[in-house]
Amino acid sequence: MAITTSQQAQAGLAQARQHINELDQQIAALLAERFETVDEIARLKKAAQVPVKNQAREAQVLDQVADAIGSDQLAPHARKIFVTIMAESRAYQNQKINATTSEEN
Ligand SMILES: C=C(O[C@@H]1C=C(C(=O)O)C=C[C@H]1O)C(=O)O
Repeated sequence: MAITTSQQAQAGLAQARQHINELDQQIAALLAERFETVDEIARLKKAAQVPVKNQAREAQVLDQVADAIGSDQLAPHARKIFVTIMAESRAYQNQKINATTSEEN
């Protein structure tokens, strides 16, 4: 195995962080798209008078994500991230629903 000098390690670190920056841009764009879709769901739930929280659906999302990550080691980390994403999704929906309700009154 080749020896990695401190200088090579520093260069590798900078390059890996650049890659992380690019991935974070993509993740942020996908999160924005997810929140846009959640906004539409909030509108439909309000019209259908359906509660924001759906435990069965959240369990399904977590199972799908754990499956999609394709690694038993990464699955629990992905699950935790999506627990937070869905908590924020509910907070966003409640904010939207309350805002539209107070606008109507
Ligand atoms: C978006 C929804 O509302 C809530 C948030 C979810 C999500 O962010 O994936 C899933 C279930 C609900 O608790 C939904 O019902 O689909």
